Amino acid sequence: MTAQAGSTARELLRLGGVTVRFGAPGGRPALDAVDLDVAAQEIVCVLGPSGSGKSTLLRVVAGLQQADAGDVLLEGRDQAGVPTHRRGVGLMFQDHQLFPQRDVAGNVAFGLRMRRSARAEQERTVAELLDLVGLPGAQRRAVASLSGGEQQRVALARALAPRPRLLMLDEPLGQLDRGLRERLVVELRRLFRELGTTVLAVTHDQGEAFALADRVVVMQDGRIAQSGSPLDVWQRPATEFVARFLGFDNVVEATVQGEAAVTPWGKVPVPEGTSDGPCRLLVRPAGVRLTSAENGLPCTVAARTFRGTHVALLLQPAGGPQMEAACPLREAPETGARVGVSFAAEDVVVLDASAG
Ligand SMILES: Nc1ncnc2c1ncn2[C@@H]1O[C@H](COP(=O)(O)OP(=O)(O)OP(=O)(O)O)[C@@H](O)[C@H]1O
Repeated sequence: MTAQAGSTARELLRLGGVTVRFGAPGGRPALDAVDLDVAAQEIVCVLGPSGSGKSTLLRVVAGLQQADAGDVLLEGRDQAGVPTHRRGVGLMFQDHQLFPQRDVAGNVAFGLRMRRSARAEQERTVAELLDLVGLPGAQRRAVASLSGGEQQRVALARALAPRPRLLMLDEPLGQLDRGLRERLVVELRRLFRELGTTVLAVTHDQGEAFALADRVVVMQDGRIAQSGSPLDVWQRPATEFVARFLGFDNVVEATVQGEAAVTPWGKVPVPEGTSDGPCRLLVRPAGVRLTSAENGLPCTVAARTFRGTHVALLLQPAGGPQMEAACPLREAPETGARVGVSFAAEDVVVLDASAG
């Protein structure tokens, strides 16, 4: 299928079979036949470990990296040979590289000056954007006098100023402390909604991706391992790789027989409609339920970690690997306690054995 086939007007960006190789032709490509559509006004966050190809993906879309194969289409038009400054995309990288010798207005107006917009229009746009990013009246401030979070907002206003049809963010909040990141991510989502901006962002921080995105794309070794709504991906990781990347480690060999699977932890109920046969099974920590020591699978509490909203328990059964349980604060047993465990089918996920 060619990249153009089946394209609809709502699609702003379409990647079809995009491959990028660095180094020897036989080696593993940095991007391996990637297909990805982004709809107009959609916020897509690409998530993945270091080296999985996230930045390369952005660079290809921006025209900063040539693809060895495949197509990049923006609003249905093939971008082969179109230079970065003619693609109508905005870029904001982690080291936001503001111009230190220019004040805030000089930075935000950069793209508008390049376009030779009239001075009055530049001033109006700069004022509007500074309001939007929560820095009203900051035009004449020196960049060096701003905090990290304020500089990030200026960088964002600068990227938005030329009204790009697609805004691309590379680890947009990477260097900020957690509290500020959590606040900014909420503001960013509201801002993008208000402006109707289409966003393709990459991050290795899952919290950031899940809070910002309409759709999360998880990358593994230059390929897309899973794409779906944050809730979807969180509740139903498709492969063992995605499950472990999201921090779910309760994964075991299993053989499904009807309504349950035989596992090293004994019988575990599986969701309705699961096919019989061998598979890898994930039990999300919320689905590991504590019962009295006499009932269920006997386990010893090997460790407990306070997580703010719950306690994460590491449980050691008599046989089989350790497993994690999420337990309400008040009910969490002490380390060394003997407990029983049962499993809730709604938190059991059969993983795709063909990948990851
Ligand atoms: N210019 C380059 N020359 C050679 N190899 C490169 C180049 N850029 C990227 N790579 C390789 O391509 C692969 C993908 O890199 P990329 O930077 O896209 O990953 P990433 O997911 O963005 O990683 P990170 O989270 O660390 O930024 C890596 O193996 C990397 O070493």
